[in-house]
Amino acid sequence: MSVNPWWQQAAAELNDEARNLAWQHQNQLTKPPGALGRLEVLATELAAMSGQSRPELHHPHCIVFAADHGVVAQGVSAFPQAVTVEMLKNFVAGGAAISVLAGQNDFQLSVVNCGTAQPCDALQGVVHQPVAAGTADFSQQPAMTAAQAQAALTIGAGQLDLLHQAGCDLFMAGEMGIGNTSAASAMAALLLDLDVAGLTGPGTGVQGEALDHKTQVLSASVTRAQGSYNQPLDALIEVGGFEIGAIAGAYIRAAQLGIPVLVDGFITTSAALLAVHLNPSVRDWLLFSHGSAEPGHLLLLAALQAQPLINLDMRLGEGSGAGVALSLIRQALALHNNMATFAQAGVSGAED
Ligand SMILES: O=C(O)c1ccc[n+]([C@@H]2O[C@H](COP(=O)([O-])O)[C@@H](O)[C@H]2O)c1
Ligand SMILES: Cc1cc2nc[nH]c2cc1C
Repeated sequence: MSVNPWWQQAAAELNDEARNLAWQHQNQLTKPPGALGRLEVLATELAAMSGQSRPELHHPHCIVFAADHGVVAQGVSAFPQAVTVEMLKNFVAGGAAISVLAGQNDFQLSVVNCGTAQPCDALQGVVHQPVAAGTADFSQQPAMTAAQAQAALTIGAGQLDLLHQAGCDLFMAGEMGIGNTSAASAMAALLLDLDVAGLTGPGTGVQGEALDHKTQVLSASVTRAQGSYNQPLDALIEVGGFEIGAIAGAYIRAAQLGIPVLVDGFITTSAALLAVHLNPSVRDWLLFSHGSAEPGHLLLLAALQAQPLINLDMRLGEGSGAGVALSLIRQALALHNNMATFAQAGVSGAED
């Protein structure tokens, strides 16, 4: 008898009774029903996830997963690989966008190194769980072995087990990895059986001939990988990244533990796509924060039937779009929990 791997075990069930009670409550609040639009939907979705008709948010947490990518040897990024580790220092020093947002929007931030080319084990404040010193150049060979792919998924799941023990009630993943838009585009092309050209964009700022070159490298890489593609995990093995695998594992375990997930931008959505292809029940637990300026994001969101909360033309990563959108979730819950009902305020309801 074959036992399913942990990542295929079902996600927690949503609570329909809490969702129904939340809708009933919304319809008693002093506004025409539906007038708060998607803020109402958000509050009721969080009711279904938390099992509370009046959901509250106390411990949101963002983990930035970082790793390096061998495919940068092909000249597919506008920035040098050294930036990955340099930004790890910036995250813990407080100077990165996500560090500022964590302070401003009141969420916990931690940083996990899943494998960089330059060792940085001495860097305080970073959790070091390297799978290897970056992936192999996937234009030439698989990015990682099957064992490395499973290790990456397990790193993310292990982090979510820790967050669960600490009482986390909303999980956001961020990522940092020079070259990771290439991995995200190629993975999505394999998972969705789409032409990678339509999923390829500037990333950190690749333009003109350099963007044509990036597209050619990715087209050849996807063609190489298609020969070995049999199941979703092969997308991670063939053209993925360690941080992307860790994020997919984190999303899966969050769903299994019943922790709502707020997905960030292009790369994290490619991890969400992998997670949902590995385990479709994960989809129930995913909320989508923003539409990235990376053009392929639209296709990924469409494949996941996802409508992001905001569109600010951001394309930073790090979890920054989720960190900004978190304030909308807080406002949706504040309205849901604190508005007066028609009866309380003595306001007349709709005419029959
Ligand atoms: O999240 C996004 O939507 C996003 C879009 C474009 C770029 N990024 C960030 O930029 C880096 C990858 O870009 P690149 O050009 O090196 O592949 C990586 O560190 C990501 O966090 C992130
Ligand atoms: C400076 C810099 C910061 C980033 N944060 C996420 N990806 C990034 C890429 C660069 C280049």
